[in-house]
Amino acid sequence: MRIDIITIFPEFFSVLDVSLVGKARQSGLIDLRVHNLRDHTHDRHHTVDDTPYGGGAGMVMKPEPWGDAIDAILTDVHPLTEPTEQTDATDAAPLLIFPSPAGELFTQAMARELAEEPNLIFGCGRYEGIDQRVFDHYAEAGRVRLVSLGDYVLNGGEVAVMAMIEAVGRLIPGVVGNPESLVEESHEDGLLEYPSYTKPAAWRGLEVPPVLRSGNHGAVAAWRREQQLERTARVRPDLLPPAN
Ligand SMILES: Nc1cc(-c2ccc3ccn(Cc4ccccn4)c3c2)[nH]n1
Repeated sequence: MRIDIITIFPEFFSVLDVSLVGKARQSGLIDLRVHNLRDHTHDRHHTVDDTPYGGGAGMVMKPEPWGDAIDAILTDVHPLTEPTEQTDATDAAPLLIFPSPAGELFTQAMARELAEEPNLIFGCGRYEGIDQRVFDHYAEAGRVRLVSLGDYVLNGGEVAVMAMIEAVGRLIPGVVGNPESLVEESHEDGLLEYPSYTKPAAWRGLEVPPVLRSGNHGAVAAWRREQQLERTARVRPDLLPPAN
């Protein structure tokens, strides 16, 4: 998978040189490139923002630098073409993803969808956001998704993109050493994960649930499922499957 990130803070993503994503980059599983939006400005001050039409507080990111930056990546990856019935995922237009408070909620299901894409382009907005015409222009020719991490407001898209790259990257085959560990975790089966324990058997007067030390795999599986359902009902009832 190739991942391109456009940001005015490229140094923000230097942390992606380490940990799992860093190893995946070194092994070639992920080809990650970070682009400085200011490299696509043409004035002395490398201006990327201006005052909002219609008034209001704050500044809006100008469309021209975004257009130049995205076009440069698309030309490098491949031109935006409307995927036709002849093309498959390998030929589909790169997916453009913009974090936004007004976006669709990012979920594990979306992470799984994105992990199937050959090319992802993440656009990190700042200020009060990006001129709407950037989204409209590329939505005409290709695929654009505005994505929110949750119902709270960040100062820009970088933290959201970091989270999405981690959530997507770990689903790419070969990135996580033991793919088994991806199966039984929160949200993978739609429920929150069960509580985990390791040695010692007793710690500060707290015992590991005896069933987990019983060696009875059926009883352990049943206990874990019950814990998932109880924890989900208590903490995230919205995730419970509808009662049939
Ligand atoms: N789940 C999310 C996503 C964001 C997000 C994503 C991108 C940008 C670019 C700028 N801002 C600041 C800002 C503040 C106020 C209204 C609009 N935007 C962003 C915030 N916040 N929360």
